Amino acid sequence: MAAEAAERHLGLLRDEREAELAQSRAWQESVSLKELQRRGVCLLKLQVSSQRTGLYGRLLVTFQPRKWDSDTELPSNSFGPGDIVGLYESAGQGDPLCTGVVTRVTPKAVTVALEEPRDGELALDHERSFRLLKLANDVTYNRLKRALTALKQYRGGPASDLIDVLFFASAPRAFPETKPLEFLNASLDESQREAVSFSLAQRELAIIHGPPGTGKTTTLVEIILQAVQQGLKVLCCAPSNVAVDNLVERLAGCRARLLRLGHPARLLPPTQRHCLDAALARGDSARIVADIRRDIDRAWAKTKKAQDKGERSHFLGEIKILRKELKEREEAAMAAALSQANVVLATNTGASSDGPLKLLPETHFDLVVIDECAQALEASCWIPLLRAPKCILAGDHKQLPPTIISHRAAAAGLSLSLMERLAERCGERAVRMLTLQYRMHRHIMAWASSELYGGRLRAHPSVAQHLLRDLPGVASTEETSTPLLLIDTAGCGLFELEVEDEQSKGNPGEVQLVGMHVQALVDAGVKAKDIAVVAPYNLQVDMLRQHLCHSHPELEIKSVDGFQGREKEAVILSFVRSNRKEVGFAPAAGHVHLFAPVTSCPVGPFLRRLLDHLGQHGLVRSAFEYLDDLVPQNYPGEGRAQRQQGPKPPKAQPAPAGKPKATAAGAGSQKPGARSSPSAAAAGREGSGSKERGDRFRAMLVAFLESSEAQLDFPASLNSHERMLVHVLAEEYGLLHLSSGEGRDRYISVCKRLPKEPPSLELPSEPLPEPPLPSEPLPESPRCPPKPGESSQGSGKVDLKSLHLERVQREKARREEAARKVQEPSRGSRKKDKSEAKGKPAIESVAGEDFDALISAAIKADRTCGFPRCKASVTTLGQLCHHCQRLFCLSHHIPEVHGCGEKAKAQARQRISREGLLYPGSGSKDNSLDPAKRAHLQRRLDKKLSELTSQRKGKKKDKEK
Ligand SMILES: Nc1ncnc2c1ncn2[C@@H]1O[C@H](COP(=O)(O)OP(=O)(O)OP(=O)(O)O)[C@@H](O)[C@H]1O
Ligand SMILES: [Zn+2]
Ligand SMILES: [Zn+2]
Repeated sequence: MAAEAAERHLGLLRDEREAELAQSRAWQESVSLKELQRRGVCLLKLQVSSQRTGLYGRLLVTFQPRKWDSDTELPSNSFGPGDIVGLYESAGQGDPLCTGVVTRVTPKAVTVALEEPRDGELALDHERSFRLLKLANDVTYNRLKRALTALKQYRGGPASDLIDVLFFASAPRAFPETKPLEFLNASLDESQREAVSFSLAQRELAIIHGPPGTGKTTTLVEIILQAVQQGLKVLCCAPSNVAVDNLVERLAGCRARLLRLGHPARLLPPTQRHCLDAALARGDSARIVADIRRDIDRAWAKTKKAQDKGERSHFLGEIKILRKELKEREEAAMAAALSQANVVLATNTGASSDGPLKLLPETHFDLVVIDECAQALEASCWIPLLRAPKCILAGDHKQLPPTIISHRAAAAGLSLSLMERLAERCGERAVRMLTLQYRMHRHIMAWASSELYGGRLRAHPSVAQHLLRDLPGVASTEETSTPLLLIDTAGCGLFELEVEDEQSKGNPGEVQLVGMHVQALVDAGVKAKDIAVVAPYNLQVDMLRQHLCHSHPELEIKSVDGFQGREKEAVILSFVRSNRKEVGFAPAAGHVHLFAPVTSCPVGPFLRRLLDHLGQHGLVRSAFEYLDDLVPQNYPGEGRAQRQQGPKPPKAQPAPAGKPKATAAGAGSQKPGARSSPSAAAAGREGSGSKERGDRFRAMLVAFLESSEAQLDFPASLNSHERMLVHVLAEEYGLLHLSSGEGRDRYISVCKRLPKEPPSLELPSEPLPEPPLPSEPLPESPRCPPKPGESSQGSGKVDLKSLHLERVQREKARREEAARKVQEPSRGSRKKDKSEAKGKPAIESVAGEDFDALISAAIKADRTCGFPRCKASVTTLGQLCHHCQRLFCLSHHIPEVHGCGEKAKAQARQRISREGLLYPGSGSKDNSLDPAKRAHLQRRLDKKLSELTSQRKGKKKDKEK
């Protein structure tokens, strides 16, 4: 049974391995080094910052970005301890100079234990420039293979009974009788106590199913300490270093002797003293070992100064002997340290028998504990499992399973974790679930509970109602008064920076918005260290870091993979697009704020249900509200500021008649003041309630357009979802839409652009009146970086102003276009004419009628995609092209697709040369933007934002006075 399964698993692993190798080959052949760096698997332009002899006498070399000052950080990368890397000279091609194992990664440096190079010497002087490339990791694969082979051949060792249970050859059993426990942690809840007692009473297998924040780690700590008290030797593993470290930290304060295997250099100071190196340093042989290392370093130095080959090989021989001695001494010391420990902690693969554990006898351990088991390959679990008669598996198999490259292998079962496989089959006989959670607000939890945990989760009273504003020193604002907030970035002209693949997507506009949101939270008193920003793409993570790390050094900015959700009060998700599946981890946090273009992008079913839930229990806000905040302050002649200072245009009297506010309130399905609970996923799509509401708002806007009124105010009683609908619809109709007032008094006004614009709004044909920079030659391509000396103050204002003006201009151009069509109905060969032929509402038919009717006819025509022969509706999901001013469906909105590619490129080029930044909405596709240049552009964007924020702050303070 076990043998068959092991054999089958070996086959799947082989598939996976081949897929992995094929992928890395394909990458190396077809992908530029810069792109590899963007994907996080390559680090370019490094220099050696230090080197020394470390454990096992290996050469430990630390690399930092070239020309680093203390602030230079490595680009976002996926390097981690244990990774196999190749070291290359920056200019070099072909084979690496040597290979090595990563031992430590900090934001600013990466340390590699280099294998002895073939020629026995490596000239790593500080002047040379290197790159590191992650190589397909043979070590892990070989360890997995070895474990499965051992499982296949397993006969009569300590794990025999356990293997039978794990392959269902026998049922899990309990020990006949156990004394009632005295809990060391008195505050354990009911489900935690049950899990502890049950786990200790089981003979071979116990599974603890711990949804996020239910105290899984707390429970494991109790189990481990109880086991130690019973005199058991425990091997404690997890698939990732992060998870192992977490356990070490939690166990560190307790009375168990811990020993952490793995790479000491990367451990945090509080856990460092538990690592093997520290244990060795405390041991008797420490001084001897240190002495041998000194000898080795000295011999190395001599080798370098050696005059001839003979002399050099003499010293190399000496080094070899010294290393052998070092290894023997260290092994003896390690064996002693290992057997004295009560709890040995390692990653699953770190528990391999080719590592330090080979120094222990086969029957040394009584219990194996595997945390985060649902994220581990089953094969990796077998590495520790073969070492003990009993295991306790903990994790949450409702979260994302381990990542598999080979679809075939995944489908054939490689992505099925051991925990999931067992939990389904064993049920109550082996599984205990923790059901009280201590981290999420009940509204977030309710969604997660019904979505994933059969409705079994409950929220502990201490967190059930907890909002950010309840934290000490945090003010009550809209942002701090809701557990769930969605900022819909659709339709704001925030376009992605598109690069070749999935891992590297970014949206500079969204980065700005996230920055403002973080600032708003911090302004309200939330500490930056209590906030995490998470994005699914490396590029977005990089851009967020560059943008935010200086203003908020304590803010945690992570990719989805690296994120644990642990102990953060608020998590901000910057989705860039909305079809990602990764929201699964979102409930790990107390408060979740999402940025995603939900009304313009396809939404995955998982996110869709979260959005539905949001509609009921959260707050939905359009990113337009942020733009509104920005524009008036940076362009005082426009928008809200203008209306406040200048004479107010007459208020609208929209049909059906009534007071403007009352009428607008009647448009919602709710009584004024009542906060409705619309389906948020329906933010302009499904869900009849919301569609009705949308239709009513639409009717109001059409009526308003047909009326002679200049402004329509919506009441403050609209809920956030309704407000968003209004923003989106107003945008669609080319109306100016602004939010005014604070908090609950916030309301939206919609303004028309009458044919006679105020002079300040007239746009010159060259949109921006910024004087050209005389010293700067016109760049040829959009990739050209701006000159560093260029004033960012000016461009900061200009940029936002143009964003705003663009909206105005768009509407104007659209009207002109419509008017032109009416006046020249017979001039053929335009695209619109084609569309007319296939039955779109004919604008021509209204020729001669008044101007307002014309507008509404044009609007009707605008409701289908502007692409020839496409009949898709664009009423709620359309995207406006800034070049031809037409609405397109989602498959045709990209300028390149419907024929505006050249214009888009030209405009982007112009903008970039003028403003030195990749403008959101330029729609340009740039596949080879150099990261350094990108960084430079981003830094400029940063400066702008910090100016804006300080202006904002200034405003606020002014108001408060
Ligand atoms: N019985 C309890 N009484 C009070 N607080 C508790 C209890 N159990 C857990 N907590 C608190 O809940 C939070 C989560 O606990 P813990 O880290 O053990 O959970 P977890 O399930 O391992 O979390 P993760 O989601 O990171 O896996 C911690 O802040 C912890 O202090
Ligand atoms: Zn176009
Ligand atoms: Zn279309």
